[in-house]
Amino acid sequence: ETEITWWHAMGGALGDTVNQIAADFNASQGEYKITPVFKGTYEETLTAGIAAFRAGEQPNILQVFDAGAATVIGAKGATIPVQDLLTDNGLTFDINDYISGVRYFYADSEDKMIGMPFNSSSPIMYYNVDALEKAGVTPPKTWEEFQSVTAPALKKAGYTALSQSHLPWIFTENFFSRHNLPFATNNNGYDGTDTKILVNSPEIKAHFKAVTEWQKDGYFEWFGTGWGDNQAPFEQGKVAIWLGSSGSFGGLMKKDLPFEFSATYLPYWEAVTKEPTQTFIGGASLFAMAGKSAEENKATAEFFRFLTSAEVQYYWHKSTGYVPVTEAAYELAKKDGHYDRFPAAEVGIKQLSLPGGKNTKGYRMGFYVQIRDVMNREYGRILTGETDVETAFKTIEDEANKLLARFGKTQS
Ligand SMILES: O=P(O)(O)OC[C@H](O)CO
Repeated sequence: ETEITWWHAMGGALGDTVNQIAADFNASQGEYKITPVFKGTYEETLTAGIAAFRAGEQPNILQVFDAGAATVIGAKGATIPVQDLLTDNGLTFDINDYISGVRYFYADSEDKMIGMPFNSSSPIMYYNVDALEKAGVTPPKTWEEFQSVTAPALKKAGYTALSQSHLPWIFTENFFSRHNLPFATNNNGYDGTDTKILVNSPEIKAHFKAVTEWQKDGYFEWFGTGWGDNQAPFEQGKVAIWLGSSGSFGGLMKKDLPFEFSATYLPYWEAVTKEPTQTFIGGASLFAMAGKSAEENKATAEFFRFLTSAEVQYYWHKSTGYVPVTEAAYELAKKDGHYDRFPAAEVGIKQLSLPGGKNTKGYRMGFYVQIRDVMNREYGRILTGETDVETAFKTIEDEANKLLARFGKTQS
């Protein structure tokens, strides 16, 4: 029996599902055994994986989130492209089996898939159905509608209208994709490493200025950088609309909330576009680490085959809310009536399948995890009144471009 390890960042109910999938793989055959190990947050898992690689103690599989993709893809010799791993081990691979929204996010500039899409998500708008009914409003399609109709009505009905769980992911990266705006030079970073971030744009600054107005008007509350800090007030029924991950759907269902909830697409600014586009995929993918024996690589390939089978993908999607990453799994979910039973479960994948544009394929920026840290710091300062939107975005632009230039040097 060949043993392999899988380091991941899936805590709580998500971790239980990961363990179940590993147990099912182990029970399905007698040649390979996989052991999943929870390593903490996405950031902690990536840091642990890089440190382990340097020490020659890397796991066979490392889960890396969207923000870390460029760093790990750019770390030469650290990973085996998943496409090579599968074909070298006699397994078929066709990039067109994957839904279009996930196809290229973890691919290199030649469209070769490097990371195996696993838990792909999208930020969506969850809402308290009872609260909206009480306020006499429907879920807002645009931010204009939110600020002029939805939020005042919800406030009058006794609610804080809005919270969200990840300012860099939801109000930054996906702000750019939802409005088809360029996020970085070099085709969002895919076509070169001398990339500059385009975050200091009038559209996003107008958005953050509006957010600070909503905060003043009591329409929006920011409970800190922590994911759960912003989700909890929604679960408690204090906040009526929460922007979070489609991957939180399964967890919310299991919580048996004291109100009915549903979900729909992220709003957009009509002043910016009349044709809103798809969002970027979020979540993470699995990288096969280099430096392992041929037997272990074979085991990793076999596990990837198992994991991306329509049945396992559907089980994962159904239990968690992460989107099915293959067309076959999506079809299976439809055929099984999953979306007739839970229409909100389809929002993530539908939003990823909306018409795309030149800027919606993804973004590729090295040291982006550190760039997010800069954003989180500056956004926190905006929302606590320590700085203003103009100054904060200039600072983010300057610091991000320094990080990008430093990463560029590691690539030449
Ligand atoms: O909460 P997740 O797993 O959907 O991930 C959200 C973001 O993409 C993380 O960078």
